[in-house]
Amino acid sequence: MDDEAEALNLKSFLKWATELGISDSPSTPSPDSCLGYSLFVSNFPEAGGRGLAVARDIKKGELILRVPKGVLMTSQCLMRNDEALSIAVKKHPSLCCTQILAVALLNEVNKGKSSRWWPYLKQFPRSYDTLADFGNFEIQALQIDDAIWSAQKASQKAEGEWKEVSALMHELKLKPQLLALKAWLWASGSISSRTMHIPWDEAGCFCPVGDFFNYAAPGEETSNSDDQVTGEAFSSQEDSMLKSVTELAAAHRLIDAGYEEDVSSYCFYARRNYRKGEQVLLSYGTYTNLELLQHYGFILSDNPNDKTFIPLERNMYSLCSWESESLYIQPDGKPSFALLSTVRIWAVPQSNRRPVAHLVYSGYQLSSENEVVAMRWLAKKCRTILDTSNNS
Ligand SMILES: C[S@@+](CC[C@H](N)C(=O)[O-])C[C@H]1O[C@@H](n2cnc3c(N)ncnc32)[C@H](O)[C@@H]1O
Repeated sequence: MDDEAEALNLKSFLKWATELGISDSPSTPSPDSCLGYSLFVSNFPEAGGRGLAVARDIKKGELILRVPKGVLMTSQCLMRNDEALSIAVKKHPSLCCTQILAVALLNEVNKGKSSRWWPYLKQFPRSYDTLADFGNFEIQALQIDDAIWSAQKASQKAEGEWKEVSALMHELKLKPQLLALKAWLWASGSISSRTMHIPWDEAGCFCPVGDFFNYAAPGEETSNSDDQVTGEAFSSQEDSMLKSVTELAAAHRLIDAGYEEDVSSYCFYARRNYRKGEQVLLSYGTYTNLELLQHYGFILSDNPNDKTFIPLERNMYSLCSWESESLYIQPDGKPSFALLSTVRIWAVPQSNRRPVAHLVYSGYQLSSENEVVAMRWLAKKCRTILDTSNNS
C-alpha cells in the first residue's frame, strides 16, 4: 500500500473512531478525528514504528485516551452481531477463548467492506514477527537452546490450534486464503501482540486506537526526573479510601491502562511527564527479550527485565528447591536471589551446610572465602555460556 493510500485509510479510521466515541479529550472532539488534543499518530522507526505522540505537554497521571466499551472488539460482541458465527461456535465447545477470538476475527475479515469493523481491520499489520511465525532457518539462527525450544513450541502450538479450528472455519465458509495456516498465524499474532486485558474474557479485546501505543518496559519511567513534580505519595488514609486494587494501582499509576467499570471504557493514562512531540509508551507487562519476541515480535536492546538462565551442575540441584526459571543473571550482571543463595550454599563444605542454610536464605554473605568461591563458579559458568553461544 502506498503512503497516500495509507494516510487516507488512517484518516477514515480516525473519523470512524470519533463517531464511535473514542476520544483523547475531556470535551467534544472535532468530528474528523478523535485525536489532536492529547495525542497524534506518528512514526517512530527506532521504537515500534507507528505509535502515539503527545500533542501538548502532559503530566504524569493525566487521562490521555478513552475507548468506550461498545468499540472494544471482543468475541462476545462479534458473536452478538453475527448469529451464524454464534451458532457455529456453540457446536465446538472444546475450543479455547483465543481460538474463538481468532476465528471471529477471520470471520470479520471475510466480510470485507461490509464489516462494521472494516476501517479498523485495515489498520492491522499484514504480518507479524512473533516466534510462531519463525521458519526453520530463523529458529536455528536464535542459537540459544531455550529460544530454539520456545520457537519450535510456538509454531507447533499454532499449527495444532489451527487444525482444531479447521472444521469450524469450513462451516463458516471462509474464503480459501482465510482457511490457510498463514491466515491463522496472522490472527494469532494479532491476538498475541494487540489485545488488551479485560476482566470478562481471557482472550482480551482489540481496542481501536489504544492498540497504537508502543511498549516500554515497566520501571523505565522512574528515570524521568520530571516525575518528581507530580509523583507525590498518597497517605495511608487516602489509600484506604480508594475502593479497589485497580483503583489504588491507577491512583499511583502502577498501571497505565485498564478497563474501568464506572465509566464503561478502556482508559489510558500517562505514566510519566511527557514533552510535546514525545512518544507515549505503554507497559504491556514485564517481559524478558525472549518473551517479547514470542508475544510481540521484537526485542529491546536495553531490557531491564531480561534474564540469562544459568543451568546448575547436576549435584547442585539437590541443594535447592527453586524452579530453573528463577536461576538467572540480570542485565546488570547480578545473579538472582535463587541463583546466588544456591551457589553460596554449594560453596560451603558439605558437612557444614545445614547450620548456615538459614543465613544464606536470609540473604547474608557467609564469609569472604565463600563469596570468592561462589563468584568464581558464576564467572566461569557465564564464560562457558558466552563461549558456547559465540561458537555456535
Ligand atoms: C500494540 S502494537 C503497537 C502499535 C504498532 N506499532 C502499530 O503500528 O500498530 C504492538 C506492536 O508494536 C511493535 N512495538 C511496540 N513497541 C515496540 C518497541 N519498543 N520496539 C519495537 N517494536 C515495538 C511490535 O511490533 C508490537 O508487536
